[in-house]
Amino acid sequence: MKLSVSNLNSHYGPAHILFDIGLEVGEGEVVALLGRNGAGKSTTFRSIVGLVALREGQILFEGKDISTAPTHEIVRSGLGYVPEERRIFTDLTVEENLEVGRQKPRPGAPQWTREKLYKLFPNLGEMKNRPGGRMSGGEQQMLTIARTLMGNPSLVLLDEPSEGLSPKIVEQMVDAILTMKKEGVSLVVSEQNLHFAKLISDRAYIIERGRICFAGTMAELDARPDIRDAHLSI
Ligand SMILES: Nc1ncnc2c1ncn2[C@@H]1O[C@H](COP(=O)(O)OP(=O)(O)OP(=O)(O)O)[C@@H](O)[C@H]1O
Repeated sequence: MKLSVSNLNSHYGPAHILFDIGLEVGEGEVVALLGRNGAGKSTTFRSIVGLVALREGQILFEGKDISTAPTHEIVRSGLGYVPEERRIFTDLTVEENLEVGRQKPRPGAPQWTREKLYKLFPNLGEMKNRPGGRMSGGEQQMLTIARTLMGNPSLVLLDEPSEGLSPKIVEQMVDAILTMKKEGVSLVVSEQNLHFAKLISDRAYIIERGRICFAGTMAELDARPDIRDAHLSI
């Protein structure tokens, strides 16, 4: 198992947000974490990478217990995280933003170069010298993902990659995610957009009010419109 989360409970101050979350990601799998606004998707990701101070439970990454490890150590061990808000450096160019993300090649994980990333995101290749602040939201989203890949992660947590993107950019995002998978990156993708999730994922979990209420293949989810209607806004 690439990533295995069990009995994860997280709190923001006095507020109990996540309840006994369990999820697993196999080698090379793309898993969707579906749920409405405020269901707990971002908090799950933030907990996995150690950004929520009050968390309990077990998180194994490549068999290693990272439940209490600090964020920088988790990221350096090959677990990439792309937050929902695009944190690019607006004064730095595309190329410079990518360099910021560079880490050493990692045995067992695909290795990325700028050239390879420009193939993955052709838009970025066409604006190598453009400052990040002068890019569209979709382009910034791609740059954030590309910068994370410069760290040669073996697994990436992608928080709502399709949010706010035009249909054309969404198509490119689907292609990019499928290419990442083909290269051997495992992914957990949080989404509210079921259509997008179906195009990229092998399996899905649905989270509602901090609890996992469905786990299964995309085909199993397709066969349960009642679950879809109860827990997702489509
Ligand atoms: N820093 C915080 N302090 C207190 N409560 C928070 C904080 N961040 C999120 N929450 C609460 O935790 C719950 C889960 O939020 P979370 O952001 O994980 O949901 P989400 O599924 O990612 O939704 P979204 O798509 O809106 O990000 C919500 O009720 C939210 O109000």
